[in-house]
Amino acid sequence: MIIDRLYDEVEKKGNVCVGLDTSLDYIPEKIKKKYKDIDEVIFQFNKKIIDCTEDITAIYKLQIAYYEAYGIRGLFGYMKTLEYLRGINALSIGDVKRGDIASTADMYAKAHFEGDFETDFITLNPYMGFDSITPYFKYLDKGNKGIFVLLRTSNPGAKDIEYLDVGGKNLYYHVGDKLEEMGKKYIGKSGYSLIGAVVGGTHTDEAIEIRERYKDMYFLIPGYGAQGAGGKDVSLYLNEGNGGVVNSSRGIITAYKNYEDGIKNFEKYTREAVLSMREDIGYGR
Ligand SMILES: O=C(O)c1cc(=O)[nH]c(=O)n1[C@@H]1O[C@H](COP(=O)(O)O)[C@@H](O)[C@H]1O
Repeated sequence: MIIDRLYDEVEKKGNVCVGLDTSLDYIPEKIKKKYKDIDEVIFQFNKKIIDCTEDITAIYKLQIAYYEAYGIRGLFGYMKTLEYLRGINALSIGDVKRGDIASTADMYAKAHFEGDFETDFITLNPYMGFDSITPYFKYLDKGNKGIFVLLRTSNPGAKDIEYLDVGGKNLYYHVGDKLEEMGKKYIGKSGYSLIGAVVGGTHTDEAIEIRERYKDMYFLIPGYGAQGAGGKDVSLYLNEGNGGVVNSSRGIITAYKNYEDGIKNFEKYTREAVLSMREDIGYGR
């Protein structure tokens, strides 16, 4: 099962999920001048990051908005990056955060689990109801695709709705309890389910309870670095060093900008950002 592959990647390489949130503003002029089309500019930048981090990165996450923002060419860049990751046998998350009525969800599932935008995992938004999630299950049945469903997000606005007290428990617990129950059908040899959850590393209240309550769920943990979460915060959501991947996007792909010789030594500084994050989370301790 794909979740077991992710589990093994984390054992071998650590918990870092590199976020390829590739804004053109992050790309050195040199690359922009060298390639004529935007898709190639985006792809070549991503390829540079992937090539210098692949042996220390568990999985790559592409936030699709950064590609959609550049229209068709941007989406070609998205497609090429996913193709490249597949070609080197690296895992990917399409961060698409979909949520819609079942018939539309069927088409979203086809769009992101097959064809040009095929990826190993996608992110979903469950707050429209569980009939917006179940249409993806026919892909989970085959074992080679997985989902990360928003549970308690990293943004300050998580408190507006997700934390609401509903019948004596926070809304996100209602979501999590149902996901854990639905996920029982999809548990791999690692002990984790193909139905995982997104938990923001920026909120640490009840992190230990969330980790203990959802034993089967693998976590995608964003919020590290640019949003303020540190290694100690995010590791509360891990289970003996596994059970979750921690995403950092800006913190890694713009790391080179912090140095005067950053463009010249792009690979070195990008790699260092992943290595220091991995250590901060506790890998190897
Ligand atoms: O689903 C996500 O990945 C996600 C959920 C969440 O609660 N918070 C969150 O920041 N994300 C994504 O994680 C990434 C965070 O980017 P950085 O703040 O630059 O590391 C972005 O792609 C966000 O869209």
